[in-house]
Amino acid sequence: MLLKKIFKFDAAHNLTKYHGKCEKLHGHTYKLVVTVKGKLDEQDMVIDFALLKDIVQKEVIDILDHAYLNDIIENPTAENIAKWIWQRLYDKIKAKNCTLYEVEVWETEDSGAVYRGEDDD
Ligand SMILES: Nc1nc2c(c(=O)[nH]1)N=C([C@H](O)[C@H](O)COP(=O)(O)OP(=O)(O)OP(=O)(O)O)CN2
Ligand SMILES: [Zn+2]
Repeated sequence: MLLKKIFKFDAAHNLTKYHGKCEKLHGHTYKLVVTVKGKLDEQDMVIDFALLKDIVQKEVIDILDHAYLNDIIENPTAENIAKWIWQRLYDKIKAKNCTLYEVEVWETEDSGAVYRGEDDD
């Protein structure tokens, strides 16, 4: 069973390996979709949405919301942000008896990155 929860955060960034408008400072309202995989527990839940919210809020949103992302993540493309979020969440979610399956980071309505913890991509 897969479980999804959606979050939003506002942040500024500039792309340091990019030639074009995105090398300039600008901001996005990012949409973050966290997907968790697991078996149903005695409450017929993979994980309580409230608990998942608390973890993501503390580990990700409290750090990235209204931040300058370049201070936190090197060259913060949607891809690198998704990887960073994966690394922050993986062990915390594992400790709750389920597995982080996928992290989606959407910069705009139609441009996003998905990370599933592959070795090096
Ligand atoms: N693969 C990636 N490509 C780009 C990223 C990224 O993170 N990964 N990021 C950017 C910029 O951050 C830019 O702000 C987003 O650009 P874009 O999707 O073009 O956003 P617009 O709202 O300007 O889209 P339009 O389609 O031009 O309206 C660039 N590329
Ligand atoms: Zn951008």
